[in-house]
Amino acid sequence: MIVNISFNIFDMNDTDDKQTNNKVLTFNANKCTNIQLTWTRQDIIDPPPNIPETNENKETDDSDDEEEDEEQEHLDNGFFKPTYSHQIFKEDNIIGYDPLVLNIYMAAGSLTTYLETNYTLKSKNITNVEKELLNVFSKTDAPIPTKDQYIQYIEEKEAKFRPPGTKIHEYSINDRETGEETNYEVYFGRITDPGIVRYHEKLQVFVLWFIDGSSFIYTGDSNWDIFFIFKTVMIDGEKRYGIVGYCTLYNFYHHPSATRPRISQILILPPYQRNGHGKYLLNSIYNYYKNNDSIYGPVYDITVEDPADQFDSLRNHVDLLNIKQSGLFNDVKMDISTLGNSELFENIRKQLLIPIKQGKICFEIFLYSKFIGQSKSHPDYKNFRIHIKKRLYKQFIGDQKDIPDANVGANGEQQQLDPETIEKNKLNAIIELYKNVEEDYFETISSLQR
Ligand SMILES: CC(=O)SCCNC(=O)CCNC(=O)[C@H](O)C(C)(C)COP(=O)(O)OP(=O)(O)OC[C@H]1O[C@@H](n2cnc3c(N)ncnc32)[C@H](O)[C@@H]1OP(=O)(O)O
Repeated sequence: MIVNISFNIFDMNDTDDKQTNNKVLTFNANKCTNIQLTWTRQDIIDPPPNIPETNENKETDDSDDEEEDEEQEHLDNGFFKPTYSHQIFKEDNIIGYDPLVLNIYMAAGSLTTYLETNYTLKSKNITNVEKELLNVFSKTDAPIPTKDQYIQYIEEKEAKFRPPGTKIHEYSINDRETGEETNYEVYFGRITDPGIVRYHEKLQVFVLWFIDGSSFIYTGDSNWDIFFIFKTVMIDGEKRYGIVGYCTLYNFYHHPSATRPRISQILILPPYQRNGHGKYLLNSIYNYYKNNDSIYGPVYDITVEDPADQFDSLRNHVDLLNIKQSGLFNDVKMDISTLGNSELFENIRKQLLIPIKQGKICFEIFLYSKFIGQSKSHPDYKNFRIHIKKRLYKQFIGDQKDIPDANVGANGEQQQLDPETIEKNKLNAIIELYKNVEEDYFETISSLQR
């Protein structure tokens, strides 16, 4: 199968964003980008299914309403769209003449690429789509110049692709939609392995599309480790591999002779999300470092750099499940005083590599499960709420004299607030944050019961 990323520049931004000036139009790159995971020549649908025949069709068909937008985000035939394009195209915009089409094809395993476009650079005022894209694609394995050569590559060479690194785990899961059992393999590699660097150079473009504020890691630094998941399928009697997701970690030194790997980027490609792969990837990482020393010696714990909310949810789910299964929460006192039990959290860190702070979050979630459906006046529940609110206050407000935007009125105007109002605003902010915490904890508890 081939990963086919298709930019359909016919698929313009909302009418408001459209600037019609000598037929120069502004397109939202996220909306006009279609990504498809394909494995064989047959998967390359020409043109991709949602490309309208002409730009006029699209313009008059102003049913590019929300329903259609949603459809665009979940296309058939393995097509999907990026969440972010601003690191490739300024402000997510592609400015171009009508008509413009760009499809990007990447082989599912090797990530060999072909950029297909009818784009013509007629003026320096329009986006040089190909140039912007070439900036973020591999220089070592630059995109193949013609579609025929690309198809030939898929037919003759893709089957020979083997994942880089060392296989450390395999698992099977039933696809949520088809119910079909599929096999997956997890690979590990160090950045000092040239095969890992070369493969990562092709893969890294995905973090720009799917992780907000991400940037390429500096692979000249030897402290990076990478874990990959590959799907395996039999095609024409041969075992074939397709990338599902990956995670980069940086190994920090921890005094006196330990390593502290920090998760930098973790991504499961959209067609595979919410199918348990994130869970398998994170557990493979934990298991690997439990059983293998890293650069500076045994692994102390595994931390995370700037986690996104989605990742926090995954991590809370995985960590709480692991702690429960380890039995370390058996017989603990079910009130917030347990958070002061440093031996408990130290054991969680040692056995499961979960940092102390994260172990405590897991206990908060575990404790919260006791309060679901309880009266708000239950003393333990009340103490729990006070504890979380204090933690949030310290975390988000701390010693700050003011909360962000406290001096900004409802209409954005600057206003002088008296200390009492500022304090009230701070408390309101904490109440809102607390509500989010309860919601997140509830979600984690529910997901563990499914
Ligand atoms: C440090 C960083 O890199 S932060 C950036 C993290 N990466 C991203 O945001 C990129 C886009 N997202 C992704 O790549 C993926 O969705 C990930 C890595 C966040 C999660 O991987 P997935 O394979 O989708 O998660 P998986 O199916 O294993 O989920 C296991 C459990 O984690 C929780 N979870 C995972 N994703 C989410 C989510 N988006 N929202 C809420 N809960 C979630 C759920 O409890 C889920 O169980 P459930 O599906 O039965 O409810």
